[in-house]
Amino acid sequence: MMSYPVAPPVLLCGVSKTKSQTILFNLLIEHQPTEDKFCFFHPERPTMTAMRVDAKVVMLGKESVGKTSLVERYVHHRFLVGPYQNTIGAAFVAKSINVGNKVITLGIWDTAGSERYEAMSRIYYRGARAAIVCYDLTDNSSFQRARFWVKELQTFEEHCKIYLCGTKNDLVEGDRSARQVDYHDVQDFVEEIGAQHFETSSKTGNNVDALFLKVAEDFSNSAFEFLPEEKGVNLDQKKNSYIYTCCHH
Ligand SMILES: Nc1nc2c(ncn2[C@@H]2O[C@H](COP(=O)(O)OP(=O)(O)OP(=O)(O)O)[C@@H](O)[C@H]2O)c(=O)[nH]1
Repeated sequence: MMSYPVAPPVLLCGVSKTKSQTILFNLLIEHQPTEDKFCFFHPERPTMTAMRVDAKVVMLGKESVGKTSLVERYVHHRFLVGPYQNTIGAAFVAKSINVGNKVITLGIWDTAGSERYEAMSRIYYRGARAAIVCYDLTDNSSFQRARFWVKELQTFEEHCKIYLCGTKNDLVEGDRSARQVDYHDVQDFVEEIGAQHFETSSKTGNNVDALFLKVAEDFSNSAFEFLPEEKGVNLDQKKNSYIYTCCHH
């Protein structure tokens, strides 16, 4: 007998702002956001492929801090210019990464930062092994929002490892007065919550690979705490269920 902790099976479709890449996606709420071993379309393979995700990673942070740009830089090695388009709902992409002699596949959920989608973002961090909580180095209010997400995770997802990421590093490198979030305040916060801290630029690529590599390494080194079995969801009857995303090139 299946039981559903948040909602009965619902098929959602969303079009991300990076729709030219991966991300007209379909998802079954009763399965996908909580389960890290499912099958999906792999963006680096030419055809629909079933693969296993090793670690679910969720991107959180205020709107416009640069979450999608970070994923875009990491996965597709590029920085999209043009008018800003907010993410609607969430987008999923997978990326395999070599860690020593292992291959780790990260399943990355890029959530919408707008507060209007806050309830939905909560669905996406459920069962995540890692959360990359982003703030914009040039926007102090985004750091306050990052604190909000950290508190959420600490309260509701205690096994999720937190990586705090200060974005748009290129904007403060040439102009120190542009920095609105004090580095030392962040360090104090990071120590307090026991998180990792990175400053990145999706524009230049600075530190982006290092951030995701650290996530994969920590997972590979079993730095993540043992996750108890999901409560309330019996997926046994769904062993052969596939979740696909669709690619639009
Ligand atoms: N200079 C600079 N601009 C950036 C960087 N990252 C993102 N941006 C810009 O910031 C704006 C917002 O970036 P997004 O990646 O769409 O932000 P987001 O957090 O995904 O936004 P939501 O989907 O609303 O949650 C865009 O205009 C980007 O071009 C960066 O590293 N450097």
